[in-house]
Amino acid sequence: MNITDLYQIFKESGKVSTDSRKIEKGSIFFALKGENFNGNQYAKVAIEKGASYVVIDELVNDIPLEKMFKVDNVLSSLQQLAHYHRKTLNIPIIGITGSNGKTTTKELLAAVLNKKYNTFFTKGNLNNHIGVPLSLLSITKAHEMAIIEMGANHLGEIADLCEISQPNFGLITNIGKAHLEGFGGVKGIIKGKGELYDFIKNTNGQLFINADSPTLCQMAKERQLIGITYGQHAQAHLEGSLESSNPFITFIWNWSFNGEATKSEKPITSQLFGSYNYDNMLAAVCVGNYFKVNEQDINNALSDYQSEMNRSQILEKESNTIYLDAYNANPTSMQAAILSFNQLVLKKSKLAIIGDMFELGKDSSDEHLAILELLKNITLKSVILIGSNFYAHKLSYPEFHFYESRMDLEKDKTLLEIEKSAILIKGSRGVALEKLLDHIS
Ligand SMILES: CC(=O)N[C@H]1[C@@H](OP(=O)(O)OP(=O)(O)OC[C@H]2O[C@@H](n3ccc(=O)[nH]c3=O)[C@H](O)[C@@H]2O)O[C@H](CO)[C@@H](O)[C@@H]1O[C@H](C)C(=O)N[C@@H](C)C(=O)N[C@H](CCC(=O)N[C@@H](CCC[C@@H](N)C(=O)O)C(=O)O)C(=O)O
Ligand SMILES: Nc1ncnc2c1ncn2[C@@H]1O[C@H](COP(=O)(O)OP(=O)(O)OP(=O)(O)O)[C@@H](O)[C@H]1O
Ligand SMILES: C[C@@H](N)C(=O)N[C@H](C)C(=O)O
Repeated sequence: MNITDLYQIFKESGKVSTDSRKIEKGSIFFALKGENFNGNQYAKVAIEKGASYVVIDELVNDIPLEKMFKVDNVLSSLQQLAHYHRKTLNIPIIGITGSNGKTTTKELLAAVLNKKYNTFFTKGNLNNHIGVPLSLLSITKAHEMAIIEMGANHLGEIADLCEISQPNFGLITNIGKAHLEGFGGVKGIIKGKGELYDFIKNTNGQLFINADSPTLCQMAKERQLIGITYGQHAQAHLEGSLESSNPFITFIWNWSFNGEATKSEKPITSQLFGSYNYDNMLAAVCVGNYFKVNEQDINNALSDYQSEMNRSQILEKESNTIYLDAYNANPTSMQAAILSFNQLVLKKSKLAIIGDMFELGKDSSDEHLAILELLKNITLKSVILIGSNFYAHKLSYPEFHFYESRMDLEKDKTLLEIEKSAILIKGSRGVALEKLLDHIS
């Protein structure tokens, strides 16, 4: 059987599953191999739980032959099926990548576009070689648009994800120092993320460009790409003007493109803090205007949007206010978060709990040092650092409090003593700093 046959089965079923523990009746089970399990070993259970077919790449006993689809490689079959499905969809697909802000920008775009179109968008963070195919296969004939988030930690990955998902619109949120290890440095990141621009150029697609980012503008220029631009400083098709950001971002905007012009009638008061979220919102306003979502709908979508999953959340505890940004961290987003927090004018005294940044390879020590220097040059009341990467520099910064692990801080009870403060919490996923919330009043 080939991919066309598999697609016929998919058309009947409409659902795929990769986890025998969460089988939906009638779905096609793809037996992926992963770090911990070999999916082929769960094919039989998947059928018993109601999967209509299994796609396997190893011989499996006790499954009726007519329910078995044997392929050379299950993962590439999943990717081919997703590509095949995408080719049948005649809708705009917006591919989003970038070092920071992909998920937030994707969610903001979806909130805006859903006001006018039935828009599919990547769920959560399903943005890699498995997540992107699964996302594409969730797009149905009822969808009028789709937003596909693409993540990468090494070169070539975005090119592959573009080949699979064939976006006709592209947006890179920003270029920053995330996953430095896998990309081998900033040049590698520019090249890797630039694979989306390459794809858009080769397929005559359309780009949305952050005009405030010299790097992104240069990347577009090098490829002779003229996109639709957004920004607050540079002249752009969508121009934002910040009204306040203490802590929530309030702004107005002006759109001028192809002879049409619109502007926000009144300021958008968002529920997001951090200068970086202003960029993310401008991207959403730009895309919304391009697709002719009306002004009020755009503004309502953005004012109603609340972030979740430990990204840019403000939590009022009994005594303290938490600025929780503990979903992930890298030198760029760490610097942006610290500077934004530092700029807030608050009645409460300000304190930062900062965790290690991961996947930085040979740059790790220097990048942790740079953050310590940044913290030294601003005026927070107190700074707590967590993780062995920061701990390695303990002796040079006697003014800060260092803990080798999150558990060490939890045991110390110091957190329980913090009162009436505003606390920024930011660190990489592996440090899971949100777990500290239970220890802060
Ligand atoms: C394959 C899979 O989906 N695994 C998920 C699974 O892991 P688990 O340990 O249970 O299984 P294995 O991977 O070993 O198992 C293989 C398969 O066997 C199935 N199985 C197992 C037991 C059983 O009883 N029955 C079974 O059927 C199993 O379901 C597997 O299919 O669960 C974990 C916990 O939920 C998941 O974390 C794990 O997910 C993996 C990591 C994954 O890649 N998932 C994608 C769907 C995805 O998109 N995940 C995103 C995270 C993406 C990400 O990290 N993006 C990076 C950039 C991209 C880097 C890229 N190069 C990369 O390496 O990923 C970014 O910075 O944004 C997400 O989940 O959020
Ligand atoms: N435009 C931006 N520039 C810099 N940092 C940002 C930007 N947007 C968000 N961030 C920071 O990145 C964190 C994670 O945001 P988000 O999940 O949207 O990014 P992401 O690129 O999807 O991350 P991941 O690759 O891990 O999925 C936020 O909590 C914030 O600290
Ligand atoms: C969570 C994952 N997508 C990511 O961003 N990882 C970095 C290294 C982090 O956890 O900070």
